[in-house]
Amino acid sequence: MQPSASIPSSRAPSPTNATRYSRQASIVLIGMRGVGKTTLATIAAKALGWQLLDTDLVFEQQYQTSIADFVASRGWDAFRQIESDILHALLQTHLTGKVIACGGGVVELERNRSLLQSFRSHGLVIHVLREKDAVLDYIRASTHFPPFYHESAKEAWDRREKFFRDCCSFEFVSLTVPVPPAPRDTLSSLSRTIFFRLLRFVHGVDTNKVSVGHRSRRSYSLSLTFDDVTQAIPKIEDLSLGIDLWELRTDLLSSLDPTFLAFQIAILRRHSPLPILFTLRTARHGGRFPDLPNDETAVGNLNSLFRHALRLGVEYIDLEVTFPPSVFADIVSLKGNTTVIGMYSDISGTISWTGLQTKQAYDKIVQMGADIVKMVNVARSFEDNLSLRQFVATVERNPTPIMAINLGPEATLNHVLSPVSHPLVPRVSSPGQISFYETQKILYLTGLLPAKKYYVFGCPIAHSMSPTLHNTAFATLGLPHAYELKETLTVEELSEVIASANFGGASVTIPYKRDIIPLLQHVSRHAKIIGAVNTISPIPGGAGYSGDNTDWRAIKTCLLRYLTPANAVTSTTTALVLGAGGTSRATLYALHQVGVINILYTTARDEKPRRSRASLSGSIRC
Ligand SMILES: Nc1ncnc2c1ncn2[C@@H]1O[C@H](COP(=O)(O)OP(=O)(O)O)[C@@H](O)[C@H]1O
Ligand SMILES: O=C(O)C1=C[C@@H](OP(=O)(O)O)[C@@H](O)[C@H](O)C1
Repeated sequence: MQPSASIPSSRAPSPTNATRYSRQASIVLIGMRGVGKTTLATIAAKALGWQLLDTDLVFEQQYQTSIADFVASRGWDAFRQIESDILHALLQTHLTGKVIACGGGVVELERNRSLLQSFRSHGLVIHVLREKDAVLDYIRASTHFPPFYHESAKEAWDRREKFFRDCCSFEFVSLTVPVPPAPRDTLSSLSRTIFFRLLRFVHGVDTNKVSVGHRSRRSYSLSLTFDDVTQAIPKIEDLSLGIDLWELRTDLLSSLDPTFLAFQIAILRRHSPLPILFTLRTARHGGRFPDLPNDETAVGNLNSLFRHALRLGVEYIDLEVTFPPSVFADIVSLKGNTTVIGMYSDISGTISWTGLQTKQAYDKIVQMGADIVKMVNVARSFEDNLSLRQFVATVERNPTPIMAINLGPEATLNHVLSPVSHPLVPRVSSPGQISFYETQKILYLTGLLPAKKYYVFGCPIAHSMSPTLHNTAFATLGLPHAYELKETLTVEELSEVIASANFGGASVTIPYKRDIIPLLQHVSRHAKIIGAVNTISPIPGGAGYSGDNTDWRAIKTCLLRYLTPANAVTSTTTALVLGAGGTSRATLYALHQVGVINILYTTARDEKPRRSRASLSGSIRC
């Protein structure tokens, strides 16, 4: 799948790990009647510029009759045979470049299930789900479906769910959008965005990973210790402050039923763009999942659970090193773009960080194919933290990142995905865990987080809300920084401020969005095209200053938020931009990004709006 203006990108950088699916491979959607296969297929086909094929439509075109009439006169068996031949032909002929929506009953025949299973070795088979009650209501209200055979729609749903799961490579929950039915191709920008997020992940276009490679940057995960993540949703904004990743502690959830898990992930995704870590903590490591008896059924169930996590497209999976080697190996071999964290822990606190056993455990996890090694011990004294640092120093230059954690009141702070807690979660996920706010305070007090000064540069700026916004954010996050107004009459006066040792960064506003550029050593691609910079920050390592433009992103986000099916951007959509300065240039760029091609702008001197011409370094023609 090509990145395109219609598929918004998520926050994190693209991956380095291997992608299992070619971006050209056809996408097949399966799932119960009415879940939204045709809706999503239409949206995906349009965005990808691919042809949409629908087994129901192919049938109706070939037989020139509705399925309901055909079934009424010739019966279900005759329909199923023809449907199977259609599926066979479509899957054989269209290996690439097509979106194929299947009828809800394709999984009824064993032959079709095998066809789908062999197709998924190279193409994508996505099982679409939606809230059962909403779909059953839709099926009951609809008159165009033939009746089910000896069973209710609900019974068919329950019977088929396992078949869909056995045949798919990924599972997508298209949560019901609470609006009156909209035309298919414009159902909701929300469903679209979340569906494309899965496709971008699968194709490796954007795997939404936390950047853990830079030693200068710490990252944090928050364990959602709720028994149902819906309880977290009203507090999600507070919970996500400072956080890079959600850890879903599935052992604490009220159920491990695959459909329940699929909805838990979907609900979290609808409310937050942060990546998700799927963790199942066993009792021996302080969790609620019972320690595994060594029998085949228990091992099989554990394996199925983690395979299901892969099917849901979670960005991270935590595997305990004490899991059966067959489970570890199976998940590593199927992981695609999911990152596997291999976890070794000793909550009894008998292991020494400097002992040979710890290094051997580390080497074993790397050998088993984990992408990140997580090692957990208990700090009995402050010296244990120094031993942890010593151990980390011996392995931190290795390509596999390490999360080394000491639990307990003497615990220290880790660089990679530090697990933190929050006053609003029901319980800490491990003893001695502190909040993100507290970690920042400790880092400051121990000299690891120097206080910086931030500014807004411009003139006149007395009215600016930026200091209030930023200082509130610093105070809420426990950061020691300060943000001030810096009103100057010339841009040259800013050089001195930028050069001071505690300069953390600045916002730039009128009249310096263009004039600041000569003071910078690097300017982002977007800012170059726009020809204006509104944010500057020091380049790590003292290599000068970098400029970016965030105005266009904010404007684009606002535009997308308020686009509805009724006012979608079309070739006749016209925008009027008031002004022609730095921010107006960012506005032109944002409008271009959302597909508006007719743009008028005015300047203070204009009597009537002018039509915008090729500008912005020649990249936009209006
Ligand atoms: N996420 C959703 N929220 C609300 N309504 C939806 C959603 N997805 C689909 N629908 C509606 O449900 C109905 C069935 O959708 P459709 O795509 O035809 O399902 P399928 O192809 O799986 O039978 C349509 O009226 C569609 O607009
Ligand atoms: O569930 C089923 O058995 C059927 C689902 C329908 O397709 P959709 O799922 O695309 O509505 C259609 O193939 C036919 O009415 C049979």
